[in-house]
Amino acid sequence: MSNPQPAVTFEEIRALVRNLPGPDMDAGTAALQRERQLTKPAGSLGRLEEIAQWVSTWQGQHPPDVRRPRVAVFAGNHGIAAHGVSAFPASVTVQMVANFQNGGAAVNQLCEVADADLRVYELDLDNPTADFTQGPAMGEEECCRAMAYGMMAVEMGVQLLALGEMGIGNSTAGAAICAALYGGDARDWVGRGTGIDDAGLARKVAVVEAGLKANPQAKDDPFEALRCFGGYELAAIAGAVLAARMARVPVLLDGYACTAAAAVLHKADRRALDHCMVSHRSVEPGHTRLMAEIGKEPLLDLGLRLGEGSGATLAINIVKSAVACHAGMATFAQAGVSDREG
Ligand SMILES: Cc1cc2ncn([C@H]3O[C@H](COP(=O)(O)O)[C@@H](O)[C@H]3O)c2cc1C
Ligand SMILES: O=C(O)c1cccnc1
Repeated sequence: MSNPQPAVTFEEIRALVRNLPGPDMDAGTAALQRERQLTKPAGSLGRLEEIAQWVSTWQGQHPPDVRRPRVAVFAGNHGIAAHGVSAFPASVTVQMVANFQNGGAAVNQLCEVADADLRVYELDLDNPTADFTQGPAMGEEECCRAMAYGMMAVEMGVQLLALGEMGIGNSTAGAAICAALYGGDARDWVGRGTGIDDAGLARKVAVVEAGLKANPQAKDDPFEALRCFGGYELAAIAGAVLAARMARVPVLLDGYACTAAAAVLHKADRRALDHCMVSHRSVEPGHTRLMAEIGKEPLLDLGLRLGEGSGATLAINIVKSAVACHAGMATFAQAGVSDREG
């Protein structure tokens, strides 16, 4: 029997990336014009003003509306976890999924505060990706399927999407993706993740170096980097970011692993993450390096190094606050407040 064609191929994903919708400049301009009339000195709400315009531009509507935010956490297991690259065993991935379902994780509490709808997506947790020190973590079809599964998080009615991941070993996978996309030493991209000791850190560096050696094609093509090093959950995140763009849903990226997954799209097309903000600066040193590569400044810098969508969920409160000021404030004319010219 001949080899069947994959159901979805990288060529099809590339075509989506080539045809991404651009910004809605009319909606963005309407937001800018309103912002100028609100009862405050111009620019005094700082990045909140930028956020309100960004939401309008990428939702393609004015006024912006973020009453229905979704938090999507994707969970997957990594073959490289067997090398002892995490301070925790791989069994924690499925245990934490149960914890999310029972409301016991940090992200559950943060979703309550942000009034966000939390969905947890499991990606074949019983079957980890292949060990990338021996060859690609995934086949093209597996990678595309995981991306397609991630796209399903963008259901009708979702107005803002916050992304997160759960997968023991994925600070190593994220580092390998970054090293493939941007070069540099493995050491530049590897951090302590869940809190690994010095010997563990050296193992992480060695695993990333071995991965780069075993997968030379990963440097030539961003989707190959995702396929060779990504976990299923990282491929799903890349798919969700793409689907959100097509559905006009602005996106909040979480920490290092999540941003690394999204960076695959940025490497494919520099405009591909214009509808995304990085919610916070992770303690992982590679995250700051990565944000410089994709040209983004984080919204928050709280010393978080958790993943699971915690930083992205926190940032929902900032986006809601920006939109509330933008939509609810009186104009100078309405309030009878004198503007600059008196
Ligand atoms: C209890 C627990 C809860 C978590 N929630 C997110 N992560 C985070 O830690 C993992 C990445 O770190 P590393 O690469 O060192 O394994 C990911 O699952 C990430 O989301 C957690 C990790 C643990 C242990
Ligand atoms: O920034 C992250 O994504 C991160 C950091 C530590 C552990 N897990 C995830």
